[in-house]
Amino acid sequence: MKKVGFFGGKFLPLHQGHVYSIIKASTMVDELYVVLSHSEKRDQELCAGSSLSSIPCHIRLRWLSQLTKEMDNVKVVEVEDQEGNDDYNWKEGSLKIREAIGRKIDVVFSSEIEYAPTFKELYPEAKHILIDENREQVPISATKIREKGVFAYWGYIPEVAKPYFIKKVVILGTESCGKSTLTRNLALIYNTTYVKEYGREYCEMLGGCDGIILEEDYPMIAYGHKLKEYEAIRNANKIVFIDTEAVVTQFYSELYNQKHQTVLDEIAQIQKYDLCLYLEPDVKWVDDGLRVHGDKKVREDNNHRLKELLKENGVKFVSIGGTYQERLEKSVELIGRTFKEI
Ligand SMILES: NC(=O)c1ccc[n+]([C@@H]2O[C@H](COP(=O)([O-])OP(=O)(O)OC[C@H]3O[C@@H](n4cnc5c(N)ncnc54)[C@H](O)[C@@H]3O)[C@@H](O)[C@H]2O)c1
Repeated sequence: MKKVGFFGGKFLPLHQGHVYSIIKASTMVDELYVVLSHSEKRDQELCAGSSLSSIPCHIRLRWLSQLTKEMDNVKVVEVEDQEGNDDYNWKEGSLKIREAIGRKIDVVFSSEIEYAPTFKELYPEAKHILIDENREQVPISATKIREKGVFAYWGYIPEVAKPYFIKKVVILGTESCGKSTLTRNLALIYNTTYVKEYGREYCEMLGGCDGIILEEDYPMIAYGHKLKEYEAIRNANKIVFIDTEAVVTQFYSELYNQKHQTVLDEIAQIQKYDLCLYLEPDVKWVDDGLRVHGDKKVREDNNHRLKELLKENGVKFVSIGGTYQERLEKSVELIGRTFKEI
């Protein structure tokens, strides 16, 4: 007979202590069920007034699934209830857990000795096995993380969960306003990753842009850019810097091909950034071989149209002008003010 066990929790948020317990438990039974217990009300209560906003259950489920995807004897299930933190009904919870597992339960894992009497009553047929009761292996708790925020305990946040918390800063603007340099410099200052403007790489690959770029190139630029963002976010250290996004791609589609594309609007609608820095074109225009809009009036018109497009898409941005030095200082100051916890 196969030995079946489960490890339950709220995973609000998932941390390395949970990871250790899940892995250890998986070596002690033939089949391990990781049970995510969630309740909108309880999760909101636990996070209220803390440094962590409540995390949707599907995100926590995604982390657990990703974490255990190569553990053949581990299955992730979820059970929902409507209770708050103080009136959680363990008995009803156990019935739901039994139903979700659908097998005889031989072992209940946890790291809490206080759960022993409850588990004895609810799962009389099962053994309660404690894993790292004193939290010596991984000295952390979800309560501590909620108190001080994930960035205070970044080393305890599993790689599968980190992307959810990464702060995304996008740098916007028209040609030759210092975006790529500022993006790279900020990434170096904050010791993290960044995303180059993929549209630029794409045009370099074409050998130019004006007159040869096709309508169908733009969605590829926008998707290609998103894939690069995804990569950079996966490898980022708390914050990531991104040079341009889908609204800027729309702007170029209008500029070079006189075409407003619905697909780019749709991409713009699903992207979410935590801070948008807009660089004004008040630094010298530099001809880099790809740029064609250096005339003062054209620069002003383009700047006006890009801002209009951003507003049409509901993008809120902070405008930054002045010398290169002032742009860097203002950006660093804004980032510090916006993300105090980093
Ligand atoms: N009704 C039931 O029968 C039943 C059974 C088990 C769990 N649950 C649900 O799960 C919750 C219990 O878990 P929790 O509130 O402790 O959730 P949690 O997400 O904080 O922790 C989940 C588990 O990880 C263990 N853990 C935490 N930090 C650890 C560390 N540093 N090292 C090793 N292990 C660590 C905890 O002891 C717990 O067993 C309950 O509130 C309930 O919602 C219900």
